[in-house]
Amino acid sequence: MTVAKMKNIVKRYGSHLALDNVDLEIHKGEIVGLLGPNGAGKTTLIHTLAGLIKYDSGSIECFGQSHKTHLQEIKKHMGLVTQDITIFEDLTAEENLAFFGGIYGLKGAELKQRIKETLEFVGLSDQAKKLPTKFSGGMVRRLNIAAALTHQPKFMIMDEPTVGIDPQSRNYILESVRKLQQNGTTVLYTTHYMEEVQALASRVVIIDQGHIIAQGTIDELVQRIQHEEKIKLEVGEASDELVARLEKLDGVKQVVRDGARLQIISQVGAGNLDRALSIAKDFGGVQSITAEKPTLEDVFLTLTGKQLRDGGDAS
Ligand SMILES: Nc1ncnc2c1ncn2[C@@H]1O[C@H](COP(=O)(O)OP(=O)(O)OP(=O)(O)O)[C@@H](O)[C@H]1O
Repeated sequence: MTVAKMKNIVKRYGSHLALDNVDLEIHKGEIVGLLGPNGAGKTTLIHTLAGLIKYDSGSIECFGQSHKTHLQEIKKHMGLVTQDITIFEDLTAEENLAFFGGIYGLKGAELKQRIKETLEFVGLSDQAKKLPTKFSGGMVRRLNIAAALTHQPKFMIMDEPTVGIDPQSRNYILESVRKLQQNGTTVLYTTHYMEEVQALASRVVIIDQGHIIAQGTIDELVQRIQHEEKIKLEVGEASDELVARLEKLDGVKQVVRDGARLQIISQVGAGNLDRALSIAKDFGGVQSITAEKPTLEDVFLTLTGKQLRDGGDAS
């Protein structure tokens, strides 16, 4: 069953084309990982789907109903966890959830019960009466998620819910997302952390410059580049000239520099390991060289030409 369907969605900010004919279908029970470099259009896509911003053309259906005619009804069954924290600092954890539950028409005993269950779900039951100003960053993030969950949405949209938090809270959130899926909730999840996608996603969608450039299971995406290998090279001096010479080798698709480390995506069997080694010897020597099978990170790199996070630490 289709939970959400975007067809030929175009969204412009002035003259900037942020979504360029996006087609996306999300099925019941999936966790879809939405990946893209900075500025690719992830937040725009999510906010469009959640009905927060208007699109210029195309159509969106959620739960079989059109955004154009049934947006208010659709919103009742959606939860949106935004990148920015939306909870109120001067309300306690349970007052925050009462506010957000109230927006969705919950009241009385039902609201109380939902608040209790939701705080339990995110592991904040013992913090119900406390103000978020007393919380750690991870606890604030968990309350931010709880605020989008109190009304038990069928479709949960999460925009980088683990940014800037400690590993323990992060694991807690990942575990909660898995539990949501087990309870039948469909999830669309954006992140810059490849390992989160690998741990959670049933399907991955890669977006770049407003286009969806690939989608499929992790295995399907890795299959697409199985004819490629990744050569990792550490050199004395990773100069522009060295990069240019490596880029000119037959079969080389990408050369990415991170300090003295270089990653070369090359066609398997092109013999570029030996060639790279001999070229690099002219540039201050080689500290190490290895060839590896590509990972999802490399799929991303090959398709977008960029690493998932700035600074090359995409572990
Ligand atoms: N309100 C706005 N007005 C003008 N341009 C915008 C606006 N919001 C986003 N953009 C531009 O649209 C493009 C897509 O932005 P968006 O925030 O959707 O990307 P993103 O993939 O979520 O990026 P990030 O990973 O950095 O959060 C970017 O070039 C951005 O600068």
